[in-house]
Amino acid sequence: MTIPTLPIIDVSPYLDDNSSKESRRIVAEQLHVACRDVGFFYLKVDGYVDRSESEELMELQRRFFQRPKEEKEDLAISKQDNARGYQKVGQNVTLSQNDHHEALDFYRPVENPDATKPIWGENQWPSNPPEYREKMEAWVRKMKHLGMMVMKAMSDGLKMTEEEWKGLEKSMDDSFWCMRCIGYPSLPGDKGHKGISCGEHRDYGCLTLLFTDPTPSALQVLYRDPNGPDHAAADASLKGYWIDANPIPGAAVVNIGDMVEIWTNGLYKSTLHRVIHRGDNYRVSVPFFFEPNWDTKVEPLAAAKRIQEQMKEGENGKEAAKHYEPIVYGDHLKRKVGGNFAKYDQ
Ligand SMILES: O=C(O)CCC(=O)C(=O)O
Ligand SMILES: [Fe+2]
Repeated sequence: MTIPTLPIIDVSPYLDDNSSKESRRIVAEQLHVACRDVGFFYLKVDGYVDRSESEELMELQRRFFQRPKEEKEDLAISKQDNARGYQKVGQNVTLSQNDHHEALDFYRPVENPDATKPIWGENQWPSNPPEYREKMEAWVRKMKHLGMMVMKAMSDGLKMTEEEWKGLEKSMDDSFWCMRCIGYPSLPGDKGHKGISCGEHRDYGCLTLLFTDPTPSALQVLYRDPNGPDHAAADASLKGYWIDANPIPGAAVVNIGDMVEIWTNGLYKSTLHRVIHRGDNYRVSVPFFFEPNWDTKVEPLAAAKRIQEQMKEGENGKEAAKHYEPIVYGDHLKRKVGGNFAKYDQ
């Protein structure tokens, strides 16, 4: 049996106003298959994101994480809303286990910030490197556009009407995005064989657009297969193969999150992944979470249900249908972020 690999999709027709309808149709179809079967894929973005740009992005994180401990802890999340800011190694918790990374998190700025309300405070920008804020804000603008274009391609893959797409677009046009800048020291123990860098989880929102440095064998994805040898830690019935999502130059690693699973009524699955960084280098990554608007009510879309009806008529409709309750994105995020952090006094 050959180990499966993640699909590679060149999204450039959706980033070029003059591209042909046919070139977009092909991308939309590839995206549909990738989201339905895997939930994770490589997105080729050469021409939209220059390689030097993503390298510079990683270099900025390295320079920040190399700053003195006190300087980093001056930006602690506890000084704001317990979400925006810096978390030291071990502070983030997944599946009741402390992750082995440090991180600097930013969210969409809000009107009338209030640090006593969850996720409603202000972003804490480092003053070193001096160009950090300006560069990262430019990255946010770029990723917001890319996220929207992937969602447009997804709507075409779901065969949504123009009117349906306009409705969906409106529910993400003020995305409550999140950008995590993560630094991973190698894991402790002999050859890094102790603990986990980032525990197994699904992402909360729509789409995660991930750029990393070239470190191989760190991010792993559970490629679903009922006969696979591996399984999820929290659910032994969820079987498959843990496969490496090694970085490819000129491509982002993209996965869909819980909101897309709800929107598509489970047709597309939010996929489990984890990070185990055993190499002896310091790894950096920047996942950008493209999300719905704060007050968007997310519920199954008619277009997804139409496809599922057709599948039922064919032979693929054997999987028991799960019922998805509507969720308001901001409420979902508050619940998720609230459960994430170890209780630390800083
Ligand atoms: O660092 C990575 O490669 C992935 C991190 C991740 O999955 C997350 O922050 O949600
Ligand atoms: Fe993730």
